[in-house]
Order: sequence, then C-alpha cells, then structure tokens
Amino acid sequence: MSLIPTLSETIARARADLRMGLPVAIGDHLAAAVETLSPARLADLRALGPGVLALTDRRAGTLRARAYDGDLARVILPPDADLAWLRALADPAGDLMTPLKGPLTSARGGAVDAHRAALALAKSAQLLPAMLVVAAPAPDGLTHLPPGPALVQLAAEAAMIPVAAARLPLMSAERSRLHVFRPDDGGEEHYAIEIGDPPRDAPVLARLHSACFTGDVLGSLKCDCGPQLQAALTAMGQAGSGVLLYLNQEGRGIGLANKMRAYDLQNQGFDTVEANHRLGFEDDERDFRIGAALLRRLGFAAVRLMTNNPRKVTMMQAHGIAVPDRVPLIVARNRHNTGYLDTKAEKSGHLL
Ligand SMILES: Nc1nc2c(ncn2[C@@H]2O[C@H](COP(=O)(O)OP(=O)(O)OP(=O)(O)O)[C@@H](O)[C@H]2O)c(=O)[nH]1
Ligand SMILES: [Zn+2]
Repeated sequence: MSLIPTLSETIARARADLRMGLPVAIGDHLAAAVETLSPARLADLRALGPGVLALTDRRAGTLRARAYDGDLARVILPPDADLAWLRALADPAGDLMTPLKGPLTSARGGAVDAHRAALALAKSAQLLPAMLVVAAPAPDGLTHLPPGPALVQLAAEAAMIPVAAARLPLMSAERSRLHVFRPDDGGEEHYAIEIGDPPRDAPVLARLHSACFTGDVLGSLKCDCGPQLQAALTAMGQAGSGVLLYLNQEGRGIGLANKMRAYDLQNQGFDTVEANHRLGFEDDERDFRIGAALLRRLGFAAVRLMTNNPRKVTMMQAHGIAVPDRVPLIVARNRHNTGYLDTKAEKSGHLL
C-alpha cells in the first residue's frame, strides 16, 4: 500500500519529532533526545519505567562511564535524576566547571538495538547524541520505528532527485549552472555548480565542499573553507570546466549548533578532534555516499579531486567514483586557523 510511509520516510518523521522534543517509539522502547526534552515529558517517561541514558562511547569516555556495548553506553538513571542531571551528561559545555558527575553505573547485557538506533537518530537530527530510553509500549500518536540494525544505517542510500537548475554566472566562472538536488528520504538538499560543459567521458576537475556557514558566508578566520571554496571555483573557471558539489553537511555533518558547541570547547583548550569527541561525535560524521551519488547522477564516473583529505579520495573510490588524480587545495593559513590545520594534518591525515 503506497500510502503507508516507507522506513526512510518514518525515519524522517522521527528526526523531526526528536528536534521538537517528542519521544519516538523504537520497537518496544521509547526514546527521547535529552537536548529537547521538556520536564513534563521527562516525568511522564520516567513514570513508565526506569530508563537509561544512551551515550556514545566517545561521550562515555569523557564521563568515565563504562561502555559495555562497544560503541555505546547505557547509563542507569539514579532515582533523583532530573533534567539538569541529564543535560549535564549530554552537553560537555560545563565539564570543566563541574567535572564530577559520577560515579556513573552502566547497564550491561540485554538487547541494545533500540539504544543504538536512538543514537543514530539523534546524530542524523543533528542533536547531541544523548538519548533517554525507556522500555515501554508506544502510546498512540508517536512515530513508531521497527527495532533492528537496519535503522542504524538509517535506511539505504537516498536517491538524489534533480529539482531545478539554471545558469548562474559567477565572478570566478561566467559559464556556470547551479543544480539543486533533493534526496527522497527527507534529508537536506545539496547543490552542484557545473562550470563550463565538462565531458562525461573524461575525469572532471571536482571539489566536494562541505557547507561552512562561518567560513563560506562570514569569512571566518578559524578555518580555510571560504578561501578553499573560492580557490576551487577560480581554478575551474580558469580550466574552463569543473564541478563543485556544495554539500549541506555543516560542521563535518554535526550541524551548526554542534559546531558552535565544538568551537566553545576549542576556546576551553581542546582541539577540533577532541571537541567532537567530547560532544559524543566521531571526528567526521559526513556521509560520503551523498557526494558519490550526486556525481553519478550528474553523469560523472571519474574525478580529479581537489582536496587535501585522503579520506575523501578513498570514500569516493569505495562508492564507485574513480579518482585518477588528487589536486591539492592549500590556501589561507593564518594565526587563527594554524592550530586547526595542524590538527587535521596530525590526527586526520590531511596532506598539508
Ligand atoms: N565539527 C567541526 N567542523 C568544522 C570545524 N571547522 C570546520 N568545520 C567543518 O568542516 C568542514 C570542512 O570541510 P572540507 O572543506 O570538506 O574539508 P576537509 O574534509 O578538511 O577536506 P579538504 O578541504 O577537501 O582538504 C565544513 O563542514 C566545516 O563546517 C570544527 O572545528 N569542528
Ligand atoms: Zn570552515
């Protein structure tokens, strides 16, 4: 019956619910994001059962909570745990001011599919990965997801639907077209800027640029994104052809709010990788299948990839795009971003 939502449509609903502060049902558990939970909903959830706080092993490591389930920990809620307690565990902003939150006791044994799915959902909603999970049947009206590992991968690769395109002359390249793509899973739209008329049967000069509001729009000195964007477009303009994907994966996939949380931690002395980990994220949460799918949709099978990030090269190859050539894109070192660039070279393998 085509009028019943598919799994990826139900996941999109669940993301929206969590962002509003509504719990979702995953199998026979209820899960709510700590970041958006209200006191009334916390009280009602707790009345249904004891509940645990699901955290990633990254966040659990900072909090010295045992992660018995590999990539996740289930912290048992003390009877007097309130929203302030949950938020302090979810958000590292106050870690240095109030370092002692424990001792924390973690659950072990039993099924963890629902907890793992809850954390994957929080990340895909760009919320802090900290989820209150209670074993209880779903009340009517909540979005209901099946349990199981399928959810962890958040459904299959989305189809990228081209919705509109038009000529867009740029300072750096007059012969340009902007294409807008909309994934069929309710995710973010992404853009492609096609410069000139690149032949589809030869490797195209290409850049996968991840959105950086602060660098691209505001001219932030904390990173090199804005100058990289302009340098890539200029190089393509000079070469007469190329394709730049502008991927709405702000903050390496964690979203602008979490990136600002990460910047706040960086002001407390942590580097870009440590900050992500303290928030409960991996260094890089981007889904590179999106870039590969867009290239394929545009008809490109091989790219001369403008990047300093070897992982982008391997991820494109892993997803079926040949990369016969990597073109370095080294620009704009300054006194504010030199530590950031050094960390990327030391910890993320960037070739700078
Ligand atoms: N989480 C987080 N994201 C950041 C930080 N600084 C910049 N970013 C984001 O990092 C992404 C930069 O992506 P890219 O320009 O593709 O950079 P890259 O993976 O380093 O690779 P190349 O630039 O291709 O060499 C953008 O989404 C920025 O918003 C930071 O300190 N923390
Ligand atoms: Zn940036």
